[in-house]
Amino acid sequence: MLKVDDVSVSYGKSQVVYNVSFEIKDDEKLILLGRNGVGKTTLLKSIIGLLPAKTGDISLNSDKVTKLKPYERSRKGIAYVPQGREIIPQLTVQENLELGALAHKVDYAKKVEEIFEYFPVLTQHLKRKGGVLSGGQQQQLAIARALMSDPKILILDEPTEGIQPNIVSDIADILTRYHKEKKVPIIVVEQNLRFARKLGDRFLIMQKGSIVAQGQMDELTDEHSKKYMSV
Ligand SMILES: Nc1ncnc2c1ncn2[C@@H]1O[C@H](COP(=O)(O)OP(=O)(O)OP(=O)(O)O)[C@@H](O)[C@H]1O
Repeated sequence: MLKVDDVSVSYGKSQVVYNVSFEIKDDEKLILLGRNGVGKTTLLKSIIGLLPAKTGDISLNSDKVTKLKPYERSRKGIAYVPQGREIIPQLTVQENLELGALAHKVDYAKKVEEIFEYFPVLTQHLKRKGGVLSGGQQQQLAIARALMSDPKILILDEPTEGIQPNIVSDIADILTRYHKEKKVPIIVVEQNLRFARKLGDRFLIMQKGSIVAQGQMDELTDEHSKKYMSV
């Protein structure tokens, strides 16, 4: 379980996240919604330690991580797939996967076989450079790399951005299966409502740095999307 308690985040004097609190249990997939610029990525970055929380606390399974550095939170089991994927394009698919396991207590050979069961497409491209894969394949590689660390929670920032619909649907299926089999909670920032509805159990909506609505995924109405999500 991840608990975010009263977290505020600023860039210098400019505050972007205001006193956000929420919990996610191990059997949940949570979707974070909201218009561009409301602070979703900033909130995620404070959870993984790339930005300091000005107030509040973040804990993973009752273990406070608020003061830990990003690599320390990663070792504790917080895995992050950033917006824009950020695989290493000059490295091969295999090398990217090896990097994912680096500095984590996992048996690479065993783990990679397990990960290939979720991402079979990667097995055909192991020796190719990451940068030559299609956008959808790169996103699958980015997620696979994050999962190589055997995380306790997986956090993704707009995983469907710029990806064709059939791959988007595959990614929702893969994440759903992984979550069910590994009991790993998932937090996703997402604009694609179809994907959000397919994957999510619960939603949070942010506006101007605060959480303004939340509920079970089937409680997300057109009213919510008109009020808080359409441009
Ligand atoms: N490095 C930074 N320095 C100063 N301000 C920033 C920085 N990064 C983001 N911001 C500002 O913080 C606010 C929230 O940005 P953030 O990226 O968290 O929003 P978001 O909800 O994730 O939007 P998007 O969906 O466009 O990614 C915006 O006003 C943005 O301009």
